[in-house]
Amino acid sequence: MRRGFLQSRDGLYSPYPTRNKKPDRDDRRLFSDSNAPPPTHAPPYTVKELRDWGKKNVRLSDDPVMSAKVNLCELGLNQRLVFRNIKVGAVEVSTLLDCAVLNMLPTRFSPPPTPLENAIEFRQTPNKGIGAFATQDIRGGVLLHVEIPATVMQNTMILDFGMTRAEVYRELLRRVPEKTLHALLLLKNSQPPEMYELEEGILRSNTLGIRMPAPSVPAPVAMGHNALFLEASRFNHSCSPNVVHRFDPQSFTLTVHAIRPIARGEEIVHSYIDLTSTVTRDARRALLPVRASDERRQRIRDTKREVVVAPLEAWYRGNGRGDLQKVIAFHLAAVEDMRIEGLYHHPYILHISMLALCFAASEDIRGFRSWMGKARDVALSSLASDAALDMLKYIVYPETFPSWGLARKMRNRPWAV
Ligand SMILES: C[S@@+](CC[C@H](N)C(=O)[O-])C[C@H]1O[C@@H](n2cnc3c(N)ncnc32)[C@H](O)[C@@H]1O
Repeated sequence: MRRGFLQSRDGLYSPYPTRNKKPDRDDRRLFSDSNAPPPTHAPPYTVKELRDWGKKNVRLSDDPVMSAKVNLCELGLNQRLVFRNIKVGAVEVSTLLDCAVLNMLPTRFSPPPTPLENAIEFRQTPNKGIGAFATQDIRGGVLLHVEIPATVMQNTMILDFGMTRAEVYRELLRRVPEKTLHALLLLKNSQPPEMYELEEGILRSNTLGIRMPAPSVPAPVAMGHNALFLEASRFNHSCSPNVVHRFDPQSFTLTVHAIRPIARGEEIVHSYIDLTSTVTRDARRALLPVRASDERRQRIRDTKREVVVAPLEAWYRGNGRGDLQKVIAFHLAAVEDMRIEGLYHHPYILHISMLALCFAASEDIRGFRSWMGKARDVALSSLASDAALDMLKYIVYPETFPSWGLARKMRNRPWAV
């Protein structure tokens, strides 16, 4: 006889062994261990076997390499998914999570951080549907959006517990509070209606991958999670994003930080893929003119400190006889590469410091203030507050900057030709 959800051989079975969390009365459990056909032989499975089995039972990544790594015995067959509404402050979040994951969530969520007030607005874009836009100039590093998800679900599930995938999605959304649900159903559905029902279409088009605490499994992708948001799901994608999002399980909120200064009116765009790990051509093929992008990235990768400082050093060694405009053009081109690719790591600050130096040397107040301002934004976002204070002093009193007027001074040296 098949055992019920809450019964084990020795009596009551609790899916919450480590804490005394009792399941809510309206929890619905999708335990797959009691009725899933066990694989006939031990893993590793061949890709084909996995695919065939997966077509019927599992929603795995379509990537065969990823799928091949999944050990279904450890993962899928022990899966204990529970529909459960979690209260985060006054907000109710509809979730479909594994019991083990539920156990790892804090019993009390910490208060979320406070974002910059009224930093973004949503409006129609010419070609991407609705998008988010900055309503004011935003400094790099600023927290501009905080949001509790409407739903969270594990993104791999075994579907042999008597519900179809469409029914699982429908159930997840049915559990969302009514007012939120109305708004969720207005989100963009980019999926072909003949393939997916509305709920699945909405979830597939709008969920963001988030990191939740999860037990270690052979293929972490199988313990990945997706979340649907009323607002953050309206952010459009760019491979050169100006914000990054991160999910904090302690407060159960998504936080969105600017990764560079954003001008008022600029669209807020994030990357649907993790650009730091997914820099392969394939991952970006559909999204960017790949060759130009590859070349830009190669140039950025090749940039060593010596390369960045070389043109200005050469100008200095040549007693200022070379063309400072060429040095400026070199740095502007590099900064433009980094802007397009959204890669603002180490050489970026070096380039903008060089630009500030060049403009100081040629006594160009506007250029100097603009680039010193950018350097200050970076210093502030990396909490280098002492450096930022000095920079502010130079922005206000440019002539106190050490290399101010260097070009003129070099020209006026008695040995200058
Ligand atoms: C998560 S939604 C983003 C919000 C959406 N624009 C809306 O109107 O609600 C994802 C959908 O937005 C559109 N989208 C997002 N980024 C895009 C981009 N860079 N270019 C074109 N369309 C984009 C696609 O239709 C995609 O399926």
